[in-house]
Amino acid sequence: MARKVKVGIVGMGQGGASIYKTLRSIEHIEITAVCDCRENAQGIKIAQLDGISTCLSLRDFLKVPNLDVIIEATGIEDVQKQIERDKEKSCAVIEAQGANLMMSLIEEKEKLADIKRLKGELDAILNSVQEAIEVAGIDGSIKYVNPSFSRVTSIPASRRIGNNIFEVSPNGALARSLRTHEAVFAHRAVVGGANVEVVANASPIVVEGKMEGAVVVFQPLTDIYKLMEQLKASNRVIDDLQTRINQISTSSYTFDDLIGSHPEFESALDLARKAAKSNTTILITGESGTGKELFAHAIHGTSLRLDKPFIKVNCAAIPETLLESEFFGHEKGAFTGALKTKLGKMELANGGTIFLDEIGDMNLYLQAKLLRVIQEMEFERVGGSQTIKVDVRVIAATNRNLLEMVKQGDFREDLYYRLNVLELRLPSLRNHKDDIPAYVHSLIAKFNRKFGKHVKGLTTRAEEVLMQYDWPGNIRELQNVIERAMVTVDEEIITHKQLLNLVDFPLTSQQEHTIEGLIPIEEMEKQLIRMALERYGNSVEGKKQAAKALRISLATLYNKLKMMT
Ligand SMILES: Nc1ncnc2c1ncn2[C@@H]1O[C@H](COP(=O)(O)OP(=O)(O)OP(=O)(O)O)[C@@H](O)[C@H]1O
Repeated sequence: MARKVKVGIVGMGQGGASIYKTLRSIEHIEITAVCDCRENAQGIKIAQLDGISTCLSLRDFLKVPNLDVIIEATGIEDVQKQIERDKEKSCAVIEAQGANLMMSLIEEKEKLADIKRLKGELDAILNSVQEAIEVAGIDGSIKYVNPSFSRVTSIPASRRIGNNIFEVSPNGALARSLRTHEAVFAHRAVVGGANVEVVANASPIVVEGKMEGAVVVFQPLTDIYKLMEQLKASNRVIDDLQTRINQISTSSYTFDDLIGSHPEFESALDLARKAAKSNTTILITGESGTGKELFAHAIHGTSLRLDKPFIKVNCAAIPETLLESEFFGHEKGAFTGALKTKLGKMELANGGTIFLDEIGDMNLYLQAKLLRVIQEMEFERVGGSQTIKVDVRVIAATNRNLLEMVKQGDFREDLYYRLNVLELRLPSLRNHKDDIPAYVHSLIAKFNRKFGKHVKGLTTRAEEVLMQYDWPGNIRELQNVIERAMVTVDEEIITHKQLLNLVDFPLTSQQEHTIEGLIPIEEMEKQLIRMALERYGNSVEGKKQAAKALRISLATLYNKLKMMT
């Protein structure tokens, strides 16, 4: 590294201070010492803050060894003389005027360095942008084109720069901007030897309020079209994926979620477990609410298709006119309202399982189509001609008697046998009431979590009530009753009274007992009390009337009611 030039300054008033500030930032200059007889001179303070040695007497200053240059900024003749007399021989003296000239030269040099830096940055930007750029002076002389200009127009920079824009492109955006002194937007033109169609924007270049020239930026329309096409294609893919995501659900149930120990239930469970790993088509039958859908989920969730879609189609819920398109999808424009191509459930289920709920409600036309899909695993979208191949496992469910429907001609026999490769018959809850306590236990745990409650169980009487009921809505109905009881319960135990408010239990149990012909007297008494309260109401007045009708005192009625809870 070159040796630094050691400089000292005498006179640290305004002039000396400004020289000091300029010199201290120059790399190869070292300010060794400064001098002023006034301690509070502006420059002395600054130098002190910078840690530079400061002298209050000229004599001390002139003792500082090895100074290369002394800048004399006092302008006082005596001072100049003393410096000349006592300085080291090798040390040069520059007077304030000379120093100021030097300062302005240094400042200009720095500005030049800044401009060079800026130009370097600008060049890097202009060279890397994809858009073509051309600059012309106010007289039209072309001063600059970037590399993209030559790429787009096939005109090399050397053949363009120096020409006049008013001659080579008199009607272009750049010439127009120069003529009008205004910006030009979205100007379409054909440029260069390549005859490329471009879209251009041009603006005046204004320096300190004066127009010096103009710049045009353009890019080929093909690039824009290409980008638009790519955007459209990407949007189509996104739409398609969105539709799939909206329609696909995977299954997270397994057989562990199924409760029940009745032999009929267990044999259905056993069969389902065995069938899960194969691809066999399964027909699940049973009354509404017996768990057909839960079984289908568990079969899928235990099968090798576990990670693939589980698609449910409720054949009873879709209008007949839409069933075909729901199943097989449709091409854009296949019918009025078919604005986009839509994938059908069969295609969405590809690789996974389709669960055809309420299959007994499918019309005969669609039954024929479904048969073909199950047999050949291929179909066409509505309005389409391309054959689509899929690999889908079919699980169907119904609460109707399909065999009876076959006899009546309402269900295709061939489809029935095709679906009924394996039948899982789910028992009605009234036929496996022994499982009720287990269901209730699991439901209470589930709803405790859901409602943040701490219910521990049911009274024996409440459990009896549940066991006596017929459960036409099966497990779903039981679930609803327990949920509603849990919403209203304040205690830790659900009482039979709460349940009686939710379902018409007494009447049902009464019917059951009447059919059997026997009923304990105690039970009969309770039922009579309930009937009386139902008729007259639970208020004090109602109880008075009930007691009167039952020919017992109000106190006896209260006693009996206490025993009943
Ligand atoms: N074995 C079971 N163990 C635990 N919960 C069950 C069981 N079976 C059914 N459920 C619950 O009962 C409710 C009804 O079940 P699901 O919807 O599967 O019945 P479904 O037979 O398909 O009814 P539908 O014929 O009306 O469609 C569900 O909330 C389900 O979780």
